[in-house]
Amino acid sequence: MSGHGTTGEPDAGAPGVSGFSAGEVVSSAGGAARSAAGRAPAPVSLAELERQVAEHRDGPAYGQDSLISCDRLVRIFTADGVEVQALQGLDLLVGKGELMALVGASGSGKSTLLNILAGLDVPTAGAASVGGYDLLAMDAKSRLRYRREVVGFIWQQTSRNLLPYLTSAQNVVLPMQLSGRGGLRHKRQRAARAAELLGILGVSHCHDRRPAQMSGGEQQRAAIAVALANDPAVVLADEPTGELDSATAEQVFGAFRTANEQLGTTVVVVTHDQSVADAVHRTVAIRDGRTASEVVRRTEIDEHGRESVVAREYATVDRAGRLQLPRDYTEALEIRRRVLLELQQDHITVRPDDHPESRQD
Ligand SMILES: Nc1ncnc2c1ncn2[C@@H]1O[C@H](COP(=O)(O)OP(=O)(O)OP(=O)(O)O)[C@@H](O)[C@H]1O
Repeated sequence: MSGHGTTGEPDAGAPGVSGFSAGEVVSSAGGAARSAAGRAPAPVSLAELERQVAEHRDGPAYGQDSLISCDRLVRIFTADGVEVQALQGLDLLVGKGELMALVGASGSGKSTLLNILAGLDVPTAGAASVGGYDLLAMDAKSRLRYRREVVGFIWQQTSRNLLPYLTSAQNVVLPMQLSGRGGLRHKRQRAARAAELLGILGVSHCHDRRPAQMSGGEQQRAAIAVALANDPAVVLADEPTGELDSATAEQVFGAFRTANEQLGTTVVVVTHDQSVADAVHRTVAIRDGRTASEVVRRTEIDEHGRESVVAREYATVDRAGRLQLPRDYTEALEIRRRVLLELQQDHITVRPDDHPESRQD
């Protein structure tokens, strides 16, 4: 398909695409062929084109204002001579103070992304930064510092988050000791911070208990306190409620919300739990190693002062202009290889290709 960028036609701006109910739309990187019925935009003067180019050149760099920025991230694993592309050019921006979830089918690349953000794995290509740290360029020393002070991580397996022979309070103090914050003379302050964090997360009663003396939910809440010990910019959690019943999961998720609201920590949670996904500000769906769609929730107040949460689903447009059409949409209209695009004043119409050859598979 020839693209808008290659036809010499001016960029018609960025008409909004909203209200998708899920899944995948596809317009190609170079854009799609304009349909005969599509309205070509009015010719633009050379001066206007030059202005647009200058505006683009002088604009802020991608992700400059974001805490987390992933730009065309690729991660290829090789196992037994077979290559698996776990991330296939994933773009993601997360702002400071966000509480967001990553969802997606098994094998879509969620854990791979989280491990990269945690500094546990390195991408094959692309760019990624968290809190100003370039995740592809860190040396061993800054990687260690990054993992101790910039990110906190919570695993699904409760047993993996806490050392079994230490109490909750000792588990929370440990990362502070390891990072050398304040040195030994601040031992009392570290103990006070551990107690404060356990209190904020509702597990003060577990202060002197070891993990074996705590429920799964209590262990996960103590694990969040451990992750928060060094006051990280972001807390990452991979299926943190996966081993818990729904009532306990609710309490654990409440602890993430508390960390976000009271401490201002940015929280990114990978989850299969729909109630968790429904409770965050933004849920990003990953499909085949790329971000595909996202749901944004806002609290709105009507004219009677009543509050309600309004959720809106969007298809994400990546840096190359690609978006994924929801699979149920493409199946419903038997869309296979290509679509007709029509540029309207404030939206783009996507129609099934009515040419007979497009119906052959
Ligand atoms: N270390 C590895 N070596 C080889 N392949 C891997 C490795 N880690 C992940 N993969 C592959 O990369 C793809 C993405 O895996 P990933 O664990 O990120 O998916 P996921 O979305 O987290 O899945 P789940 O929800 O089941 O945890 C899968 O095909 C997986 O088999």
